[in-house]
Amino acid sequence: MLRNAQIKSDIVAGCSPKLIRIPRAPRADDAQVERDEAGLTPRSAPLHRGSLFAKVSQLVGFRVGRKVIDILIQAGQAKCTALWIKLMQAILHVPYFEGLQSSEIAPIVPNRCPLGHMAATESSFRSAVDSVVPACMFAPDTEDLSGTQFCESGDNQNGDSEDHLDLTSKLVLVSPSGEQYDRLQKHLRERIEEGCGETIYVVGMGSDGGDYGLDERDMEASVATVQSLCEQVDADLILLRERMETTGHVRDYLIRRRVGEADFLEVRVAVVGNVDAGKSTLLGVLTHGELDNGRGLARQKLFRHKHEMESGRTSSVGNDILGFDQEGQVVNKPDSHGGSLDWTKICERSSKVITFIDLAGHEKYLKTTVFGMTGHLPDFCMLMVGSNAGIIGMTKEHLGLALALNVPVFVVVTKIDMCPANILQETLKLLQRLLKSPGCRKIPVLVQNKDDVIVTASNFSSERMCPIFQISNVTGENMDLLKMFLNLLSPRTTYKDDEPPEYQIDDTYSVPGVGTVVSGTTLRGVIRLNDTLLLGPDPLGVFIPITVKSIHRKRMTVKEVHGGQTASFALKKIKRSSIRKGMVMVSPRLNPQACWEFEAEILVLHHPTTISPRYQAMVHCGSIRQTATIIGMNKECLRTGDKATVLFRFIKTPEYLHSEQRLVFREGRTKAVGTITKLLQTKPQAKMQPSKKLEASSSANEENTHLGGSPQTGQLSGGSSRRRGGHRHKGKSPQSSSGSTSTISVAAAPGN
Ligand SMILES: Nc1nc2c(ncn2[C@@H]2O[C@H](COP(=O)(O)OP(=O)(O)OP(=O)(O)O)[C@@H](O)[C@H]2O)c(=O)[nH]1
Repeated sequence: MLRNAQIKSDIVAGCSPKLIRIPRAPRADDAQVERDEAGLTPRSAPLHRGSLFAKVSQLVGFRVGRKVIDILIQAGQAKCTALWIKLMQAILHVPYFEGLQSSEIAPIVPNRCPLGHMAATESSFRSAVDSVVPACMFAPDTEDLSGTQFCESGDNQNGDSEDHLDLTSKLVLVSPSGEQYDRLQKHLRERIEEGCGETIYVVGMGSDGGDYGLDERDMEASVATVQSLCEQVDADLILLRERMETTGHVRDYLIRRRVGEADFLEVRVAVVGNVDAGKSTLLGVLTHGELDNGRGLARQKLFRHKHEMESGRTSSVGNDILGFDQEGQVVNKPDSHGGSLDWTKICERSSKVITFIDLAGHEKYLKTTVFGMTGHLPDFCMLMVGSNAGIIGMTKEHLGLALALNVPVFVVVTKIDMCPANILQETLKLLQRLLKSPGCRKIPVLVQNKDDVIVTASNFSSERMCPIFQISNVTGENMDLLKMFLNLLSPRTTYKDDEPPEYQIDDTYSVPGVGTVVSGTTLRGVIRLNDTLLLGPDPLGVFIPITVKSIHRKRMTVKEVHGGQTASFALKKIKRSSIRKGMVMVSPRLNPQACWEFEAEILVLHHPTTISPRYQAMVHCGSIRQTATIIGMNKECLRTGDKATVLFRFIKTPEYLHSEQRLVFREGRTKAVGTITKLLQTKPQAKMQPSKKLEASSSANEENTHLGGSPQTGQLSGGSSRRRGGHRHKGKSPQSSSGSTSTISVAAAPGN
């Protein structure tokens, strides 16, 4: 029982399948299972459901449900590999199966059985293609989830000692032995750790698909055991749902670690979507607890600028918070007079706080929206679509951005109160098509009830699944499902406190009576009051020591902040004008270096013509937002869809970067995404000959024989020219005035 509970917990915690630790020894009746389903005696080594489940889940990257396995077995029984592949593509939308050889697929396709199943398979196939995949397809409820393929090798070494402790029975929680109890406690602690403070636990289910359901007495006893385990690990037990199966009760519990009054779990959700999709309205409704009137009432409380009030358009990056208490109830209670929220009170009462990063929908604010997505490090992205307007304007652009940054997306379709049923269906159909398209490779799942919420929240961090909610901000329809889903979201990253601290700045303020204040996100480590960190880099690449005078977390005074948490610091003896967004504050132990040039692997998502060396565009990387020039690449030129290794150089100031950081490179409709692979130059170069640059660039990448620009043009770097769609415009080089890289503009001259 623990095993299944644990596997479910894994799903919720967003653990990869290989993290599942308890191997189940193959049982004698495994072959029987296969024989029963097929109606035939297996000739070769049988492939049982658990094994198929394991292999399919491993291939698609998340845990599939019983119904998927049933359909696949039927297809396999029909000896039809082609159909089986089609099913994988249609139901699970796994385009990369196209690239697999049948020999690679063969081992996971059951290889025998009656053709009589074909009809059922085809009908299942057709229905799966035609509709949005229902959430129950992914419910691994009564499936035998055991698959030794998922076990880490290290854990197998411990397997022997654990094997004699049978934790797989649904009855293990009824009256565990002392040793079993200790092991259960250890596993629970691990699950909570992996889930960043919470996990979902299923009571009444063993690891065997047929072994589930408890009578009332056993359920009571099991819950008492879980309750006592929770006390040991200082966590609360919250009932999510109870199912009455023919064999008895099964319950899903949320186990959430208790936090101190000044502490809470923080999850950041970026809110994107086309203008008028209802983003600000939904946030107003969620955070202020009052429904909208359809004419912009709810959003009024969120606007930050006068022009936003007047135009009804969000233009800046806004932060709104929604607090959940230990039981999952919303704690936001707006002030009855001004309607404003007291963030300190919300945080004090909350065990989880969702920070919404409200982004602008209008195209003219796209730069700010991209900055919000990269600089505010969202855990998840909420894509809003107006049901009546459908997928228009910036919807695809925003979805593409989330995909490029690997942020899991869920969709909220709004305005269902005013949308005719046929238009709503049309919007859902198009949405489904978009999400399943090869560019997205998502699995759209309609969320219609609480069971769907639990299933989708449990599988959400796999990044493949995309839950779709349909709500009304005016009638409040389905708002409870969305709130429940938000309450079940856990941060995607775990942080270690013993790392040297790093903090990235995304905004600066001058507060009367306090002085200079910076806001941003702690990337790792712990930052404490009065700590001295290095702030930089300045335009010369220098970092200066700075002391943290006070710390605010969600407007609440705190003594320290940890990795993954956003915070504001008041800084001593520094002017606001000498700090810019994109700077960092890091531990002196890191000996930080500023970087002018870096190499990245990029993919061009869109460009109207060709990109060649000396092309300039805005690089977004974390909270860095600066124009960079392409000074070399391993191809002559780049077109839409091309991948390349590209050498970039910032045009204004050096930045603090890391290898493996994701970046977005864009200008107008041109868009490229990529990952930094190498930091090349830590100091500005005084004088640099073009030939030397070529050498430096070439040596930076062994595979890259052509880095540094095309020989025909002789262009090695460019600071003064700008190419848009193949046209070059002359402009003033910021570097030529600084003098530090004056040769760059000289180097560009031969091409003109
Ligand atoms: N009937 C109805 N109207 C809604 C609903 N949600 C939003 N609206 C209305 O739609 C209009 C636009 O909503 P906003 O919240 O400003 O849209 P937005 O996506 O934030 O727009 P930008 O901030 O410009 O990106 C407002 O007049 C809202 O009252 C809904 O569910 N039903």
